[in-house]
Amino acid sequence: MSVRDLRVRRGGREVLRGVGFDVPRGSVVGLLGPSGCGKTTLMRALVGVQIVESGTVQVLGRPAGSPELRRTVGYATQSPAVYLDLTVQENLRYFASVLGVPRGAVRREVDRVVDEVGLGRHRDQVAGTLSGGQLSRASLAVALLGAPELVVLDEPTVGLDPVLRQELWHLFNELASRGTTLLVSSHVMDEAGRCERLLLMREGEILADDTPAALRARAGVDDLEEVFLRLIAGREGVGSR
Ligand SMILES: Nc1ncnc2c1ncn2[C@@H]1O[C@H](COP(=O)(O)OP(=O)(O)OP(=O)(O)O)[C@@H](O)[C@H]1O
Repeated sequence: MSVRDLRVRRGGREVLRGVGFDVPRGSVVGLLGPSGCGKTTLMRALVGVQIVESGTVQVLGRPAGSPELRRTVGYATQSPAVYLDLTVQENLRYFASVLGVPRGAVRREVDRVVDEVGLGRHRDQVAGTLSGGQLSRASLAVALLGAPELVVLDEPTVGLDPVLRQELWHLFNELASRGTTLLVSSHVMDEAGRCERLLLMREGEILADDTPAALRARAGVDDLEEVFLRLIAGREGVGSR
């Protein structure tokens, strides 16, 4: 994935101001930054649902939003995107058919993603009766249908307890080890340390793009929360790229 000089305006304001970075295949990249800095807008541009003013966004070698990418890019938004009056399983069957998963493979595919997100016991439960964390895992399961090559996840662990968060990060790393690329936004700093690379945004710009270890070294502190506070405050003299 490569992004060059990406500019996006929303509501008359420039919310992405010349963003550029590369994400290698088969890695987990964390996207971090204060509320309103443009993380969701950037993710929308990557999956091709955001009108951009200028710049280029290449995903798996094609322009973002290309029809060929429909089945190879999975996206889970912050708000759950499942039908509340259908069960978990019915939702997944429906989205599998929309994605063009062959009929004979739907059951296997649904079983796989239900297991991956740990919703086995809730597969026959109507989505509207799931807890918040279960609902967001149901959305995550939809994003994983069809084994996409790129998975873009907007705060997938919000509302989850530490055990579930750990399990999901384990899953993300396992998917990456099988060659999937994951871009995951988060507010939780202990999650940032689990990523291979981190993109730190502030006010529509990329402030830092590096490994957690390099960022710790640059800021001169171990605690990632403190690293980010220092970088965001500009006390380390780190300019945008
Ligand atoms: N439709 C819109 N019209 C006007 N401004 C918008 C619109 N959508 C988003 N914005 C503004 O664009 C900026 C970036 O929003 P975005 O949702 O990308 O931020 P974010 O980093 O994902 O925030 P959070 O972490 O709070 O979800 C914000 O200042 C937001 O208010």
